[in-house]
Amino acid sequence: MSNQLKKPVKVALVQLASGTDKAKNLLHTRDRVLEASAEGAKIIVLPECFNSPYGCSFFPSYAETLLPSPPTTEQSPSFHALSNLAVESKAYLIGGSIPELDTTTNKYYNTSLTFSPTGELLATHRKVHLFDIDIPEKITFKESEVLSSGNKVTIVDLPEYGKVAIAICYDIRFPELAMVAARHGCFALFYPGAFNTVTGPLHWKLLGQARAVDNQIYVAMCSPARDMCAGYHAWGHSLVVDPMAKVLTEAEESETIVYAVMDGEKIEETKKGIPISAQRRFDVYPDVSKEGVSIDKL
Ligand SMILES: NC(=O)CCC(=O)C(=O)O
Repeated sequence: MSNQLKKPVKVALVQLASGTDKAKNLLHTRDRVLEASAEGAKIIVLPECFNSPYGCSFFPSYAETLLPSPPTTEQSPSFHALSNLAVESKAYLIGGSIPELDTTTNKYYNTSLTFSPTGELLATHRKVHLFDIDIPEKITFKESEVLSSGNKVTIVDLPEYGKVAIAICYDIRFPELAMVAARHGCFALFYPGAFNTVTGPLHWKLLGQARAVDNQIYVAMCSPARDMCAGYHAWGHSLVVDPMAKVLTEAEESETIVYAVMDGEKIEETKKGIPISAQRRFDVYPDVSKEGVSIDKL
């Protein structure tokens, strides 16, 4: 299946600085998204936990209820803010993520919502791989103490451009998920994320380039800005990588917006020059995109 991008598209990654006041964060998000839209961005991306601090102790108190959809404004102010902002900005808005409480099961999720320029909800991705790591004396984090995991690969069709996949942060460490999305025709993988200052320097860019070179498509990773007063120090460095694994743009750690143009010709040129799609040996190893894959594809 081809990874078709129908026409070039300008993408903006909004590396937001958010605080503890959700209402304030939502207003600030609006300013920055409208700024990206004024610069001509047609796909705008926000970071993981874009309107709250990131941390297990914060998930329950910031959680919103998304089901049944659409939720009321009381159940999910972020849903409505993002939907309205997609309309105002006339762009596809990949709304980072928010903590979600599913009241039917009483389970919490780390959930990303994507809206069309008409404000329609196109996709919901619940983080599939929870961030549970323990590097002694450096960082211990256990999302699974509070959160439950999602159970599908999320592929969204953006009618003017083509298909993209949405996943969240730690999901990028799992090449299978990216491979499944790429083999279902996505031209880009979008990861709202919040790496940290221990793993970020070694792995953030490397993983972005790895997923791009594995799949010969674009990868975009959008982080919160670093806040040294917060309990969790995000790595920042939001970036876009092209299908040859070249970093097209990369932020530092403070609040900013970075832009890149994704172009279908670059995907085709890369695939033509290094034709790995036609050289795979499914007689030697299995095609992970074929069997028992759980996909949400609109
Ligand atoms: N929020 C996350 O999933 C963080 C992932 C991370 O930092 C990593 O090293 O992986």
